[in-house]
Amino acid sequence: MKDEACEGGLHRRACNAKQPIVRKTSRLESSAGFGRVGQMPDSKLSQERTRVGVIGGGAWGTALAIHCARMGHNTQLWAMEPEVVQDINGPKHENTLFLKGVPCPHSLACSNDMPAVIQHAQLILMVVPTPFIARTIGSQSANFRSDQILVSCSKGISNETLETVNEILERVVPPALARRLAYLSGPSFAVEVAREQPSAVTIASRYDDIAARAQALLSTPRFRCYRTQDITGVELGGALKNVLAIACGISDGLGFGNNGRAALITRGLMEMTRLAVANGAHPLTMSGLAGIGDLVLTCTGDLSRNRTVGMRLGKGEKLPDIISSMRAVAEGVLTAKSAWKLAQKLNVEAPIIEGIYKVVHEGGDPVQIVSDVMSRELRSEVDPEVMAAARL
Ligand SMILES: NC(=O)c1ccc[n+]([C@@H]2O[C@H](COP(=O)([O-])OP(=O)(O)OC[C@H]3O[C@@H](n4cnc5c(N)ncnc54)[C@H](O)[C@@H]3O)[C@@H](O)[C@H]2O)c1
Ligand SMILES: O=P(O)(O)OC[C@H](O)CO
Repeated sequence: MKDEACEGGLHRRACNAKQPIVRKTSRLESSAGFGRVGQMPDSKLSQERTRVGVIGGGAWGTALAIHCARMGHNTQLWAMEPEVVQDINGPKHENTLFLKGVPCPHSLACSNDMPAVIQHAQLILMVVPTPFIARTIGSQSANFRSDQILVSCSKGISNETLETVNEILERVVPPALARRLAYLSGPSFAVEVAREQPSAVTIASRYDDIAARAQALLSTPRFRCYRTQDITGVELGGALKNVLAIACGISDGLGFGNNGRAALITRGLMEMTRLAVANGAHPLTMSGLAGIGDLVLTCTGDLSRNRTVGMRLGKGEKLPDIISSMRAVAEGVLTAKSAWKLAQKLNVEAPIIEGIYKVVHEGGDPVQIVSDVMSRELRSEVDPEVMAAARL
């Protein structure tokens, strides 16, 4: 296989050894001891099982692959790193690089043969960090079929084009697949989903039948999926909350306290809503799982990588040192730049996002920025634009 994702030279080792897909007998047992999902006697959820391909072997891709394999879907996971493939297919059945401590079902097969994983699947979950999506998915056009559904589970906005993930995918997938795209977002730390702790997410698609199909195939009594047609709201909610999680982390790192965090979450939500509404989203989506749900989780949860980056910045560490110490991707770092550019392009007031952009990308002093944001001209709490959109 010629792996386009390797061409930038970022992970050359990944191009070397292609490993065969090995599928073992499904065990279907729960890792958290909640019992066998999909077999609850009173469940109103679909029992239909299909072939799933997960593209991206980071924490979230692995957690979703574990979830799908545990449901009984015939699941294959594409990982770029050969060590992830070896780890998951090996005796420990664990992704120690990105999701340490959570064993995978033995039925989950991992491979670095992306065309094979895509061709295997009826349902494809795309879980590649935003900066790599266009190149990774764009290189696979010949391997997609028009009967597949592709669900993006990534959260971000391109630095170069300011496209949300749906806009990137609509541009790079074959036209027949563009009609069959959906977007999964909401409060969902990978490790909690992998451990079968209860979570709820939302799935957006322009076409309700596509969202409903993905919803039916992915829902369990421990992982409840809602659906919506507001793709813009879901995509911007998921991307922008990462920037605000960095803000809350900085505030906590500086020791600013609970009042400050609550103010950041609330006024941050207003900035998310303004930007989303200016892009055509419904403001109520920001009151949902992909809006306030994920915002609260990421701004307060210690498991958040974005909040952790903020905490470390607030404690005085330098961004390059923080990034180089992390294997995981904190999407909010790059999204801070995209979000601020987008706000300027749409002429939307976004002082917190601007402040985070300045701290993260221009070395701004967070204490000074807090003071600047708090000293702006006094104003009413809700914008007329948001009020008008809420009445529609
Ligand atoms: N981790 C979570 O709890 C979580 C939950 C919901 C959504 N997400 C989103 O899912 C997406 C993926 O995050 P993650 O947590 O699974 O990843 P991760 O941060 O755990 O791992 C990094 C991933 O990036 C991949 N990568 C690095 N360089 C690459 C390249 N050149 N080409 C292709 N892939 C490359 C790695 O292979 C790995 O899969 C992100 O958009 C993230 O915001 C994460
Ligand atoms: O760890 P984070 O900050 O990337 O957040 C992970 C998920 O997006 C939470 O829903």
